[in-house]
Amino acid sequence: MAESAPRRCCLGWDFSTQQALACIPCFSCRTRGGVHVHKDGLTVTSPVLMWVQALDIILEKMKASGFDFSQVLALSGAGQQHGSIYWQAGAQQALRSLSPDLPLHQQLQACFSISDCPVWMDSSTTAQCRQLEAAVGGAQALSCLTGSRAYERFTGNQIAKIYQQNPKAYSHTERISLVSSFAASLFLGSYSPIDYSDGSGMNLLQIQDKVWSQACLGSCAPHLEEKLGPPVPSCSVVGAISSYYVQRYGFPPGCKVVAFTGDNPALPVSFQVSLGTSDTLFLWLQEPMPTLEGHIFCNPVDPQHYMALLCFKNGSLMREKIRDEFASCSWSEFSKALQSTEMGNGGNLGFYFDVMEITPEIIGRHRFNTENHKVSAFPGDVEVRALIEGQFMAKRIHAEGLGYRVMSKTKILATGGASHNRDILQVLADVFGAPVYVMDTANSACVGSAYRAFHGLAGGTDVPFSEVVKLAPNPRLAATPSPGASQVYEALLPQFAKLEQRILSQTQGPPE
Ligand SMILES: O=C(CO)[C@@H](O)[C@H](O)CF
Repeated sequence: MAESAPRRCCLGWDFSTQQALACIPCFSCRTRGGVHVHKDGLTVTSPVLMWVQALDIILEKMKASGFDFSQVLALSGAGQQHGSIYWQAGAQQALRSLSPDLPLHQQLQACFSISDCPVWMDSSTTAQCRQLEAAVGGAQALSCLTGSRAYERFTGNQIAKIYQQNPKAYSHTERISLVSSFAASLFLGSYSPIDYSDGSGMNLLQIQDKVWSQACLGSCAPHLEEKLGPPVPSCSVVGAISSYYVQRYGFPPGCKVVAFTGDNPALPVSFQVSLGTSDTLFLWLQEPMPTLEGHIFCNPVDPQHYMALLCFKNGSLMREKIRDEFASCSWSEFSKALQSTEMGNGGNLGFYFDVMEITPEIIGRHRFNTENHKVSAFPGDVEVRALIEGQFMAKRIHAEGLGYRVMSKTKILATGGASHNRDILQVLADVFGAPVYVMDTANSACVGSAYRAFHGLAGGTDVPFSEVVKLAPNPRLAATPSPGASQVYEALLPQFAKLEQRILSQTQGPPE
């Protein structure tokens, strides 16, 4: 009988906050949700060795489970966007000479000039943002150049802060990686380049020409281009896996590493709502429309196209807080509250931002009754629905502000932890008036990265990504709009938008 052909596969990795914590609970006691929120309430960092140790643990668990690493043809991955890693002078030599007898974290401990690295939740670089915008001619000019106005979490501004406040560490840094290219470097055993798509989240890359902007680099820090290295297309094969993994785990020597990218671009579909620590809306665009809100990134699988992203910082952590305060710390009670309240919540609208929100820049909890009067509280079930309806109405209003329109063919792919909750997805379908699909894994960044590894292996830009994923399992329909939903929310959305503007004007002062 003919022997069956050996199984072959591609691996996808996700270096996000939540995933890393899942692997190394010991960091959950040393950090809060995988991050350190500093005393200023604005600076937020993560220990770089947390990610290194997480990789050690995952690989050891896979080895112990009997996973056959020899079947892996290629791998790629995703990292939380904007975070930055600072490799100490000489670190590349350590990467190139890893001993297969030891775990990574024991060999890389002295390789970082900054041990606690800035991550996407940081909002401490407002001064650096203003300096950068002034250097290139203003916020809109920066948005047209790099796809975004200056944002505190964007890497260029974080690098500028480190150069200004810790010049010694900056001068001892031979390479600066994003979380995505840092993760790829671990597999390569040398520095991996930054890809165009995740590089679009730095306020440093010209998204049309796909080269570093000299004006932006010069404004942030000296000798920055040599520390970043040249950016590459996101579907590039950046090299073969390091011999460390061949000898320690049995990966084949020819296993290819395809450039890692940001967690949001990792799964490039036409309309994705990621309900994670932060909530993000990710839209496929053929023409960039840089504005003062949201972000335009280079498309990770089609170099002619782009992706628009809206990030909402008060995501799952906010939902967990409301669950704890109004649903007895229970998701089933949370769901019952949604089931027991009507679409439109009787006209009660809420805005819930326990940390400074990105879209738009508001902080605090703001509630309004059906007469648009501020109230201090709602009944528990009404609070739950007000949170979820508010989060999704905000997403629709700001997506339409970027020019996106919900069409009859619109299909929403929901990913992230909260995509497991069917009642939350029902509200999403009702507010957008479109069907919501889910993938049978909440680890969409991993799945997307595995498909991107296939894409890179198959020839990258010469092969349409749609060709690579056409045999992929279709997402599963999870919710369709309730009868009458469009009438309810078409009436509520303008009111919600007006109230959001009212809060903004009260907190930011009247528009100039
Ligand atoms: O800041 C963000 C996008 O701009 C977040 O979605 C991070 O990528 C989450 F890790």
